[in-house]
Amino acid sequence: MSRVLLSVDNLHASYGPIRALRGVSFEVREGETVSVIGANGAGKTSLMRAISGLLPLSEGKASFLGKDIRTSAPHQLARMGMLHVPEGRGTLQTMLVEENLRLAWEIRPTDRPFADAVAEVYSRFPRLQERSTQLAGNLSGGEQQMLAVARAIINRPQLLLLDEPSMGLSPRFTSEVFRALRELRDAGVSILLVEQNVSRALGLAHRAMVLTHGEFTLEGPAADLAHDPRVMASYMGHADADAR
Ligand SMILES: Nc1ncnc2c1ncn2[C@@H]1O[C@H](COP(=O)(O)OP(=O)(O)OP(=O)(O)O)[C@@H](O)[C@H]1O
Repeated sequence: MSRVLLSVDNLHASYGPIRALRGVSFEVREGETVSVIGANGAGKTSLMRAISGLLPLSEGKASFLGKDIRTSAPHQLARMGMLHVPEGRGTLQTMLVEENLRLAWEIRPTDRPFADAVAEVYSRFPRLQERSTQLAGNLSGGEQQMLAVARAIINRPQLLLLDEPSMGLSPRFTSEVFRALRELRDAGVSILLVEQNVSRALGLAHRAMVLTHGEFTLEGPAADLAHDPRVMASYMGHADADAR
């Protein structure tokens, strides 16, 4: 079996009285793509934020390559190879596309020159090369999502955390972003994806979990869940009755 990159054990997190995560446990191994699906408010973004150290844990533990995330700043985790593409994309709107890529490259010092790293990124996203001297803020929604993913992959991360990459995108742009994610998956990059678009998320992943009110109510191979009627039921609020 391949080695464990991310280990999450009994994670709890709250916003004051609101319990967003209630005892979530799972692992992501090298080379795996794992999707977390769930309705609005299920806790998907909170899970990503907790794993990348942006939301304090009230209980439980998460570690990346054996290092406890509670004792690591988000930029340290990024340097170790865990990159988070947040919901809403997080690109620097008033900087050029290529400046966005250069700043991302500078986060994780490696021997690879920027010219080589950016050429690899442009080969995956030719559209970004065409737009390299434009302000990121002037890109379309799909292009901004591509730039956000490009910023995350420029240093060949070991684990990519992706929060709702299809959010706000037209079907055409969603397809383009998912085509790029398939290529990354096939190149062996490990991906943890949270996504409301069930068919896209299950089409990409090896394994998936359904998050309902901060707990996993269903998990298994993505190909099996794609045909499981309990997945859709969980989106309609019937998960507790149907999935256990
Ligand atoms: N900053 C916040 N302050 C208070 N409550 C919050 C905050 N962010 C999220 N919540 C609450 O925590 C719960 C989980 O929210 P979260 O955003 O993680 O869900 P989600 O599955 O990502 O939803 P969506 O798909 O709508 O983004 C919800 O009840 C939400 O209202």
